[in-house]
Amino acid sequence: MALDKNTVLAALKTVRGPDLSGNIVEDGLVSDVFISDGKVYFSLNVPAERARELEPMRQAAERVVKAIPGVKGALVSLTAERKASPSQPASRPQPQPSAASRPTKAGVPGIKTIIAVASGKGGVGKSTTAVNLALALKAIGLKVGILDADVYGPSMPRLLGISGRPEQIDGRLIKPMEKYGIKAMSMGFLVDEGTAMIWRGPMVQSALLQMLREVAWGELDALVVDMPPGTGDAQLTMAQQVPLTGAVIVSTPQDLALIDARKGIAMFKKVEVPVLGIIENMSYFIAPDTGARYDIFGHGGARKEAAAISAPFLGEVPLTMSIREHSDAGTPVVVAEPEGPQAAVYKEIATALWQQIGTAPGRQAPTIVFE
Ligand SMILES: Nc1ncnc2c1ncn2[C@@H]1O[C@H](COP(=O)(O)OP(=O)(O)OP(=O)(O)O)[C@@H](O)[C@H]1O
Repeated sequence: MALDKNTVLAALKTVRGPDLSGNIVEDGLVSDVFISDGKVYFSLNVPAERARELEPMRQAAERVVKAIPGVKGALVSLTAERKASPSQPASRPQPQPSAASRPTKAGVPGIKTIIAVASGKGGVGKSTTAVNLALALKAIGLKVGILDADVYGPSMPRLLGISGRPEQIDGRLIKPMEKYGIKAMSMGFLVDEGTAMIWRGPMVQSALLQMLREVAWGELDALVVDMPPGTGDAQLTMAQQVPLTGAVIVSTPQDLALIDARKGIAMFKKVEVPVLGIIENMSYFIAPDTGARYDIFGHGGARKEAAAISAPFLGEVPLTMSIREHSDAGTPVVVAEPEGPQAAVYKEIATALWQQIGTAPGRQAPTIVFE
């Protein structure tokens, strides 16, 4: 039987709706279904406030589709209903603090700039963006490190395909791991995957500061910090105690993610960390066989949001199977397909970001060397 939309919808009818009554097709949650080269793409439209709780439903939908004979892969994303939310007014643009008004924080010797990559909510592709951005900064000629500050759910070992433990040098400093020409440090290198870690605020703070200051990073032009999602202890520690050059906010185009992104931006502004820009991830969809572009996920929301809050817009990353598959395999797309269109997108974003850092108040323009 040929794989078509009806086959997919029939399989999806076996997935219960959010309140365990009916099914996701009849409840009207399933977007247009797109099939290309045996791979199936669609989104499930859910109320913004229930997105986190409905992640298992998304997984169930992905599972049943993957089980259909002939399906080579499935990419299912949750999208939030686009409705005006009067209870969540847009935050007012605030003036960027000047370098002079920022409190001085002890720098890290050898590290020229520290860039936090953050998102207001989980699952928007922050870690994927952080790792590809770090590799793209390397590709434009910079010395780069990446610090995985997500002590609750470290993802750098998987994303960079690194196993093993870092060595200690001089009995005090830890030597960072190295892969694809960038240095990397993550709590995931120090504890076994799956080890339950219960972190309280002060522990998070000291773990992060150790990973920053007690690691032999050497000379770096940029240290990219993959922040945990949200606006909790880790963000505050980083933002308050670490001399961040600035923050990059990753968001998907949907309202829900944008509302959360706004909270993240507000937090950085409150602690006087400049927002270097916004990246829209999963912005549009590229059909793998024809290369045609589809705006099925509400493309453009982050660009509008950036304009509304006077933050620079750094670029749009498409939703593609190759980004996900390479991430899962530990070979991020920027190194797996360095001449491909996705690597080009990340390199453009890296260049825009580096220019942005150069023009941030009180900073000297760094030079970019193209290899
Ligand atoms: N542009 C993209 N195209 C396709 N898949 C993507 C893209 N960006 C991220 N993904 C996939 O989406 C999933 C979530 O990405 P990722 O782990 O980077 O998100 P996150 O925001 O860091 O999540 P968490 O909150 O769990 O740390 C992963 O399976 C990843 O491979």
